[in-house]
Amino acid sequence: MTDDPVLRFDGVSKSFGTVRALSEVSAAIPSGSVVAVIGPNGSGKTTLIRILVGDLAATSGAVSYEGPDADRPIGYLPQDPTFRPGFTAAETLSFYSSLVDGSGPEPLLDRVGLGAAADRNVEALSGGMRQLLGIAQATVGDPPLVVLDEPASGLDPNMSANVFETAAEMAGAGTTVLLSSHDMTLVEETADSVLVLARGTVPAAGTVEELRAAFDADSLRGVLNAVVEDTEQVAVVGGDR
Ligand SMILES: Nc1ncnc2c1ncn2[C@@H]1O[C@H](COP(=O)(O)OP(=O)(O)OP(=O)(O)O)[C@@H](O)[C@H]1O
Repeated sequence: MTDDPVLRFDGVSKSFGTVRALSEVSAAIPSGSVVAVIGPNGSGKTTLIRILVGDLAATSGAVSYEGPDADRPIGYLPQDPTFRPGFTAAETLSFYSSLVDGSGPEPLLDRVGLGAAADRNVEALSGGMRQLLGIAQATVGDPPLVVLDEPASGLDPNMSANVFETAAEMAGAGTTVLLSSHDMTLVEETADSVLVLARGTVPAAGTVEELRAAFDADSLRGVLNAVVEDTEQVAVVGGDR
């Protein structure tokens, strides 16, 4: 991990009609680290991620990529990855590779434990296996920043742990991994830093130790509960809903 950010959010806000999904979010993502975005359902995690990968335009504010030059600066696993039917897992990755660096699919499949399913059609993969293929797709071309929206969703406990271990290994090799998750135990074990989202704002951010100390909590779940309680308190005081 270095102090140089790979990405910055500067006052990012997003509204969908009358729903304000994000309000003035500012943050810097340090390179070579695992950064977790946590928060209750509907707090704005996917919206923030979609804006940072360029899938959605912010209503106001800016996101700037400040990492190294690369053919593919940011790799992305969407919340519901879809693949072209009729292709095998290996062909799917070869297709994405052909758009970037033309490397073979085998190391990508092995990294996520899908080597044995290389020749299986994507529509014959289980939900969890499709999720793993999506993670492999996000790492095609070795982008300096890999963004994974709920990568452990649909995976069994061993595979979830495997995905977080892979994220940590990638960060150890210099890749920045930004992921959202509801698995507080795995985030606590793996993340170098955490952004807590609540009602479209980032009321707390830091290392797990910093957050536990700041909220006098003995776990990340305790931190999240305290943050959400505080945010709801403000909402009631402000009469915002
Ligand atoms: N395309 C959209 N149109 C209208 N409202 C939207 C749209 N996308 C998101 N929202 C709203 O923005 C808010 C934030 O949603 P978002 O999906 O970013 O939350 P999240 O933290 O990722 O939730 P979850 O943990 O359930 O995946 C919610 O109120 C949601 O209903």
